[in-house]
Amino acid sequence: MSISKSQLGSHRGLIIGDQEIFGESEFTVKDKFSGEVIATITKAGKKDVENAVTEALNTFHNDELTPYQRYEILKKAGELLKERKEQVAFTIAREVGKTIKDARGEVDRAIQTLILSSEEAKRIAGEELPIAASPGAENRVGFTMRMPIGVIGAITPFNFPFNLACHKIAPALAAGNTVVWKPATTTAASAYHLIEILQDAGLPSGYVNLVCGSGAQVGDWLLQDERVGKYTFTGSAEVGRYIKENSGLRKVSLELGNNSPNIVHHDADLDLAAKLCALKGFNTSGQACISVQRIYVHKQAEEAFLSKLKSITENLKVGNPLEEETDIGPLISEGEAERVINWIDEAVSQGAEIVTGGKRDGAIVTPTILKKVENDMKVVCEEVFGPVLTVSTYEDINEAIEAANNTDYGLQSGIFTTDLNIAMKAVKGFKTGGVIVNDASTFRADAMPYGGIKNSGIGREGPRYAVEVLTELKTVILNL
Ligand SMILES: NC(=O)c1ccc[n+]([C@@H]2O[C@H](COP(=O)([O-])OP(=O)(O)OC[C@H]3O[C@@H](n4cnc5c(N)ncnc54)[C@H](O)[C@@H]3O)[C@@H](O)[C@H]2O)c1
Ligand SMILES: O=C[C@H](O)CS(=O)(=O)O
Repeated sequence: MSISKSQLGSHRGLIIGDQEIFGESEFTVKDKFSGEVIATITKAGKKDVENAVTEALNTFHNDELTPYQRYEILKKAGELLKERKEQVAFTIAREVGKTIKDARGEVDRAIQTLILSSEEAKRIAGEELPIAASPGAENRVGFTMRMPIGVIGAITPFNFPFNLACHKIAPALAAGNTVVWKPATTTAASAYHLIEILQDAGLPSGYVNLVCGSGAQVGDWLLQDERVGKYTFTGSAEVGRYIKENSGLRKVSLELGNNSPNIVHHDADLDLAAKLCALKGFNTSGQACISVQRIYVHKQAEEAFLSKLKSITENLKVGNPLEEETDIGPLISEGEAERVINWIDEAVSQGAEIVTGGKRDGAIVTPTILKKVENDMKVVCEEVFGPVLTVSTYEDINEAIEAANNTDYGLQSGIFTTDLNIAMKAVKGFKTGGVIVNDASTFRADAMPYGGIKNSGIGREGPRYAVEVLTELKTVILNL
């Protein structure tokens, strides 16, 4: 690769092979707090997407990287990211509108994702098959091999633009694939940091190709190209469904939305529960797919829990994401903030009560707690993707688990309790891909298997698990 170093604020092109391709049609990425343009990026045309896939396919066919080289490159990328942490966090904070503290946290996690993926490059292996006792299997030895798929189409969302891209690209490379990546347009600036880090870490050109532009066009062109062997998508359930329906017999991994339930039992450490529900529910202004959204608190603990939750929430500092003390910044757009406020207002008109928050200033929504909510209110049954917590009460734990499961989503859930039996009842009862005990549903360590059931998706991420779904199992039988 011989791509010039990015100076955000300047024009950037598409990254196809060793070229940075500029075109006439462009879009801008803005600072979500100040509105300042931080990057102007070329929009890919259909031909560009085709060329990117061709480049990725040719690179795959001529792949010259050994697993050990992939390990070295990804490890080096993790080290370079550590050195460039502040610069990358600054771009993420501005393009998403998340606080600089949260952006640094995202970079720390991305370092882990790159390093974990580098380790996986050394471990890709099949297994010996126990076929000896099968009729006709005399003198045969069977084993499996894990083969790369080819070109992976990676489509990523706006909210964790850097780490979620690392979760797709790094395991795909570790497994020997090549990638065509389409990031979300609103947060496409940080993509250039990742491209440059991979380049500086020694990744040859053609392994990761970047095509930018709208999902409806660029994403769809990528979807239509049958040379792409697999799509790995993170985003909304609506687009996930579209991708599944339009990818034919090709494979897909889908990481989709959630309206995460969290149960607070009467025996829980209420200080811990209130703190984690507030901090993790409002992190990135609630724009995380595992953000605490629906809280079910035992009737006996309602008053104490709500008062702690309210007090922590009202102490959060809302404002400029680049200031160190800020806890909550704007949503991704004013339109999204309006939608969130409309949902709050609608819930109130249906009988909900605002405990705190419920105000909007431009793209900022004040952290909001609602009580007296019903399951058919949008703030409960849909994914809010904003800084809104709903609090309902229960008297019987079975009732709480049933209410928590009364949703089309199933990504992660949380329970706070000091009773091991209650915890295990919830672990078994929650219909979600992951259950977090004595932490909020928002907990994610990048090494763990992560993904949902029901409308929350198909497949698991976390480098070790992503490598499994980014490879094909080949069965080999030797007749000796
Ligand atoms: N489960 C997870 O790991 C996870 C992580 C982050 C976000 N999310 C979910 O993502 C959503 C928010 O992110 P978003 O608004 O960026 O999601 P989105 O679905 O609107 O967009 C995600 C990506 O898909 C692209 N896209 C849109 N239409 C497309 C099409 N027709 N064909 C191909 N690509 C298309 C977009 O341009 C973007 O790059 C929320 O629902 C959130 O829960 C899930
Ligand atoms: O938005 C959903 C993300 O998966 C949350 S996280 O970045 O993985 O914690």
